[in-house]
Amino acid sequence: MRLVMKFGGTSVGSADAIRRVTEIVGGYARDHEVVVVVSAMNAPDLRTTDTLIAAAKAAAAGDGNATAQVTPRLLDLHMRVANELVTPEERAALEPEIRAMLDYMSDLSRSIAVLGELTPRALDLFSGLGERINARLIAAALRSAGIDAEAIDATELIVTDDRYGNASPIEPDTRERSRARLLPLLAAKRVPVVTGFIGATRAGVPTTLGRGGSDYTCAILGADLDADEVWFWKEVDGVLSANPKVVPEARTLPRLSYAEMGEMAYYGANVLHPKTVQPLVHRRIPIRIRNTFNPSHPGTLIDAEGDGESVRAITAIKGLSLITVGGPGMLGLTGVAARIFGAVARAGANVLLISQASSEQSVCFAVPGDEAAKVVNELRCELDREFAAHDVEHIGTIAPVVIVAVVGSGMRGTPGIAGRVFGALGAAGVNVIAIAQGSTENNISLVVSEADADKAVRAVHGAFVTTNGGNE
Ligand SMILES: Nc1ncnc2c1ncn2[C@@H]1O[C@H](COP(=O)(O)OP(=O)(O)O)[C@@H](O)[C@H]1O
Ligand SMILES: N[C@@H](CC(=O)OP(=O)(O)O)C(=O)O
Repeated sequence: MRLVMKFGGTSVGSADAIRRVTEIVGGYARDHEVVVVVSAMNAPDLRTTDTLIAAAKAAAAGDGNATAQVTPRLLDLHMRVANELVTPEERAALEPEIRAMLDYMSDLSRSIAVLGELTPRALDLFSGLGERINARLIAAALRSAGIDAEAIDATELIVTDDRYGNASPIEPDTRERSRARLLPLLAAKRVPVVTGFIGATRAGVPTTLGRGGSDYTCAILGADLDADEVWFWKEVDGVLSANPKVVPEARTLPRLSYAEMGEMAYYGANVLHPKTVQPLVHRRIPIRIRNTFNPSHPGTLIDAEGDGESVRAITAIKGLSLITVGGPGMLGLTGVAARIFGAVARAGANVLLISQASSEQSVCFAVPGDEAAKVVNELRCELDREFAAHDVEHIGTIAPVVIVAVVGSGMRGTPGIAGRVFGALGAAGVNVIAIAQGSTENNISLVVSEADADKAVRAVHGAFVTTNGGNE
């Protein structure tokens, strides 16, 4: 079997975690072709990517020594693991490599401080460094455990556009490059250890795929290498019926369809990056989510069929603003919706939910909180005439709000789901500000105030998901 598997930041967050990774990879590499994708280390006291980004921003704010405090900590974090898991010979080669990467970061930060400006392109050089260091460390740890492994920067494999900070892969270039570079290694029974999160433009300038993008890297490589399965090793027993940090009794969902997983990821179940399912769907490659710290647990299988249960999971997207546009003259005002969303598009905002009262007197929609002010400005310009004529009387913002989504393909055609959702929320004293149901009927989304978010998720979860197995 050809397996492409990714280990997230927590799964590589300590020497103990990385030892587990070497055991898991070693176990599968005996009988299978294995490609490993790794994120940057997320140690409990040092989250590498966050730290790198904060240092870059401090440099841009004029702090020429912004990296001076973090480079020794990052070196120490990685070398402590190396001291436990890497042979002295390997360590002697690894340490100068890590030092050179950190020195490069210090030089870069001094230039940024002089310029007083941090472009998205420069930020990508910083933020991807954790993956570069970690791929080398983990490849060295694997070799030290007797597994033939080679660290590879995904800048060699994943060709992207130049939307720095949120780049997209370009095909067929990525497919050609990854196959040319990785298939010979697999044929030689060597395990490639590839950096998640990063890519490079056709001209070779490093990019990143967006925060949490290592999942996406793994999916892209899984599709391009025609993997038999793609696995994501996490700190949880698969995809659960809610975020276990909010609902401790949440249970593992043994099987989901691609559509359900896509919907859950989009609506904030950040167990998987929202773009991850995309490359794997049309090749119908099965996905498994498994627990690095509990590897005997079967986790979740995601494939084309799923198992068609009704309500599967409750998710939440935080940090949003709800924008409302209303007034007596909105009734029957031709083309007003197109104009409103034209203005939103000009503001470059991403709309996560839309709801219109059937009286047509108001429209409301949710956007990320940091995009709301720009949207309101654009709307005021666009609807200037209607304001003057009192057709539109208010353009308002309610913030911070969250979208709580109830996801499950079996909801289609099942009566009474909405009633139970609202019953549970009413009993918990949660005020629902707006609602929307996708026409696929795969989800019902509700907007509630951020202060009510966790209470709302727990209430709806309690109404549908039993702790001793199946959903109702
Ligand atoms: N429905 C859900 N099922 C499982 N995990 C969830 C869900 N919603 C949110 N999460 C969170 O997603 C995280 C996924 O695991 P993690 O190991 O952090 O992933 P990675 O490091 O690969 O990004 C968990 O910490 C968990 O709290
Ligand atoms: N390290 C990157 C990419 C990533 O996907 O990380 P993780 O697998 O730990 O979510 C980030 O923090 O955004």
